Amino acid sequence: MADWTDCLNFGISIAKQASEVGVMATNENAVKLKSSPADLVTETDQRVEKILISAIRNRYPQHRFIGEESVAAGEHLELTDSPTWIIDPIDGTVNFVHRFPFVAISIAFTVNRQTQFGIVYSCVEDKLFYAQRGGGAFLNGEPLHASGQQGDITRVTSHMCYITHDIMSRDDVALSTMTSNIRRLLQFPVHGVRALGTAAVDMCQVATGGADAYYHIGMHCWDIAASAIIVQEAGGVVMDTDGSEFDMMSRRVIAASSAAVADRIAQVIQAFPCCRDDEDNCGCGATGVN
Ligand SMILES: O=P(O)(O)O[C@H]1[C@H](O)[C@@H](O)[C@@H](O)[C@@H](O)[C@@H]1O
Ligand SMILES: [Mg+2]
Ligand SMILES: [Mg+2]
Repeated sequence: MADWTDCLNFGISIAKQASEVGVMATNENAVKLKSSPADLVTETDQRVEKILISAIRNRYPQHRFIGEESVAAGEHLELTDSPTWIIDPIDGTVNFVHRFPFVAISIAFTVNRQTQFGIVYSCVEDKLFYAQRGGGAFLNGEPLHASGQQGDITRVTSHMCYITHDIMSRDDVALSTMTSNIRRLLQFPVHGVRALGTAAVDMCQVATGGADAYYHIGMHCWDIAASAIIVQEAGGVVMDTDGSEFDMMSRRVIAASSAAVADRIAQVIQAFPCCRDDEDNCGCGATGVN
């Protein structure tokens, strides 16, 4: 079996170097909107992605890329069997613009469409989450473990602290679906609901055991591809919101401490329609989540 450790170590080193650009950036007046008033991009997002991709391409010229801002600029999104780097240069751009201190660089690496490693570097906190397939998950070098296999699901869900995400779309269908999902989960009842505003770091909280579950509808592959393997390698479970196998292109995910918790959440949350990441012109613009 091929060993991608050199790629992992290189990915970690360039994530840390590139984060200097983001943390030092000051010119955030150049903020543009993408798919909704909450979906922002800055010149720093674009600069960090260019730095990451050129460094990787220089070392691994045969590798392919799926970068959030390259796709936003019109590059075709296609996941093939080739070694592929899936990059979110700044996950939490709204936080970045508002100086809310949770901003991450997220890098996943796939071969034959299977994720080999994931890196989430929470720049302001200086927290490096990473995992390699079959090698466990780590935070700043310390092993990570999800909150464990739970027995009585009713006890768990009433004691669960789960983490969700900000609602990116401002479309009525998406808003009413997401708010009723949160209401149903609160009625379990759970201990609490949290959202840090970066999908990657939010999802990594399940790997640390700090949250028992996370779900998201409408995000993109680059938001969660890295944190998905980090949760799995920490002993957690990742699946689609309908309970089926996780598919990073579906734009739906549940991450949880155990299959019992994930299944319980899948029973109560509903999805709103949104295009798959790898689907061209699916025409579901009605939900405002494109
Ligand atoms: O800041 P981004 O890279 O745009 O990621 C967003 C994501 O697009 C959105 O769906 C939410 O998950 C946010 O928490 C992310 O930061
Ligand atoms: Mg993102
Ligand atoms: Mg981003």
